[in-house]
Amino acid sequence: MSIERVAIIGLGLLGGSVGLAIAEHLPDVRTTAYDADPAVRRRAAERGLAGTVCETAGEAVTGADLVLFCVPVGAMAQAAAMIAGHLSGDAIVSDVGSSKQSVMEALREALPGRTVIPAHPVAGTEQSGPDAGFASLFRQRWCILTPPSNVDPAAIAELTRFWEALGAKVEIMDAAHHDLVLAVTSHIPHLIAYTIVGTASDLEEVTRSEVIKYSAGGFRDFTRIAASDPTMWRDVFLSNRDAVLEMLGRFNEDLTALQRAIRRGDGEALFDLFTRTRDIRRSIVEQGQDDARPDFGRKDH
Ligand SMILES: NC(=O)C1=CN([C@@H]2O[C@H](COP(=O)(O)OP(=O)(O)OC[C@H]3O[C@@H](n4cnc5c(N)ncnc54)[C@H](O)[C@@H]3O)[C@@H](O)[C@H]2O)C=CC1
Ligand SMILES: O=C(O)C(=O)Cc1ccc(O)cc1
Repeated sequence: MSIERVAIIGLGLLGGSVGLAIAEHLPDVRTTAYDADPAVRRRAAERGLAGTVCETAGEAVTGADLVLFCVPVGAMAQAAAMIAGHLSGDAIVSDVGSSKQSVMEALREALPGRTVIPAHPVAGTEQSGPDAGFASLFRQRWCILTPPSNVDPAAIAELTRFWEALGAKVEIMDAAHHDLVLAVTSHIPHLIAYTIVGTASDLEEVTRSEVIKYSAGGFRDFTRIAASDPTMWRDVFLSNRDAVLEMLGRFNEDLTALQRAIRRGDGEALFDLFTRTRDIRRSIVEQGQDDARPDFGRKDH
């Protein structure tokens, strides 16, 4: 089977970017789409995020070879239930959610016996909604597939080719492992950003206005991340609870060790850590994964 029709459920940053990327890279593939919000459907049609924006989810998935859920992870189960009676027998069901174990369970429960291959394109911005998407979002970015062990390898190969056509690099991973890795590389960094910006906003008024006035690079970077969508991130933390709590435990221990080093005037401990962390940054830049590269095609750069 080859993918000739893709149904996109959810037309925000991710769904819109998938639609635009398909139009650019796979012009022969037809796209149909649905969003629960009528205002989003209207705007998506105006921007041409999909070939046809449908009035129901059932209509959007009828005849589709691939159905991609691009909704907050807490809405996956409900979105999947809406299409259960309309899906073609051999359609591949996938998603773009930021956590994978709970999404895999939700999709498999709502769509028993279907080919479900959860996926996570590790590509995004702090923006959301139908105006946020852009065709180059996935270029040179990882897309992690977390197929259950009984899935037909031909379907995995098909989905791999689809994401590669949109410019992504594909990696296959166990869903539980994905959730642990992403807890430390994405979910906890967002939690830290929400915390530090929240701490600043709790300061008394004079200090808070100084924080805004003198915000240097570090704090400004945190405010960008802390502007990310509240619904999406609430769902990520609730759905990836165990992995986030595990990594947060380690983080708290390391933070306490740093606090102790500062209190004791242990400059060597601080210097050693800061040297190790600089090496990590250097290897990320060497591997070409630095977001700030000018050719990355991000709208906010
Ligand atoms: N924002 C980011 O940077 C990234 C997000 N993701 C994942 O992608 C998914 C979508 O995120 P965004 O596109 O950023 O969110 P978004 O907020 O821009 O778009 C989500 C859309 O889903 C719609 N929706 C909600 N419930 C629905 C339902 N039951 N049926 C149909 N439509 C429904 C909303 O109306 C909204 O338009 C999330 O699961 C998120 O974890 C993955 C990678 C990056
Ligand atoms: O904007 C940023 O810095 C991000 O980290 C974007 C992002 C958000 C969620 C994901 O699951 C993947 C990427």
